[in-house]
Amino acid sequence: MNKSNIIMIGMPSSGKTTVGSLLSDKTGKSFLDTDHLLQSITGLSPRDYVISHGLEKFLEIQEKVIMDLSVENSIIATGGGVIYSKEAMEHLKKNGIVVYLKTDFEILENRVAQDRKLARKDGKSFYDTYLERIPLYENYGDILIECKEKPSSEISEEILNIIQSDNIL
Ligand SMILES: Nc1ncnc2c1ncn2[C@@H]1O[C@H](COP(=O)(O)OP(=O)(O)OP(=O)(O)O)[C@@H](O)[C@H]1O
Ligand SMILES: O=C(O)C1=C[C@@H](O)[C@@H](O)[C@H](O)C1
Ligand SMILES: [Mg+2]
Repeated sequence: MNKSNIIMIGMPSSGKTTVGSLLSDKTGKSFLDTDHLLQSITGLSPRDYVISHGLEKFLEIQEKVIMDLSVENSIIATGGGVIYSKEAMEHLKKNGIVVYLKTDFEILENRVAQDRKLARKDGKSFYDTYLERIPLYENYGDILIECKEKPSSEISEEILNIIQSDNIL
């Protein structure tokens, strides 16, 4: 891989897949989603993988899927828990610009399904998970987008403007 990729990180339901796919349309770069990749490799959705094999194994296989990635000129939407792997994040950062979609908790809470299986330990609330992850997303993101209530098309334009005006890619 070289640094021609754009990588989307953020909380579940922050819009990584939606905005990433719009960015792919606008830039002509290919789109891939590590959740979809994991599903095509294991035959299980992330949710079903966590149910069948547990959280630890899910994080392990997710890390492997990312470490095996070797693409160029792509928009990569990641699974929300990718920030728990330092190795995977370092691999992604070496090969692209990492965009953190920062979304307010209240908005996420309204979007995310109540029965979601997140990469979180049993007993941890969605809010605990949010608080735990914010510093990790902020640390790994090269660009932070304040999503607020903006429509996904506006968010993708904002990312494009930053990347073009800063000559990042
Ligand atoms: N900016 C936005 N405004 C309104 N709704 C949005 C926005 N971005 C995403 N959504 C909606 O939120 C839901 C989750 O979006 P999406 O699947 O893109 O999130 P994600 O970050 O990829 O989540 P996951 O970590 O589960 O893969 C979808 O129904 C999508 O249409
Ligand atoms: O943020 C999370 O913990 C997750 C997000 C999804 O993208 C999936 O990777 C899975 O549902 C776990
Ligand atoms: Mg997604």
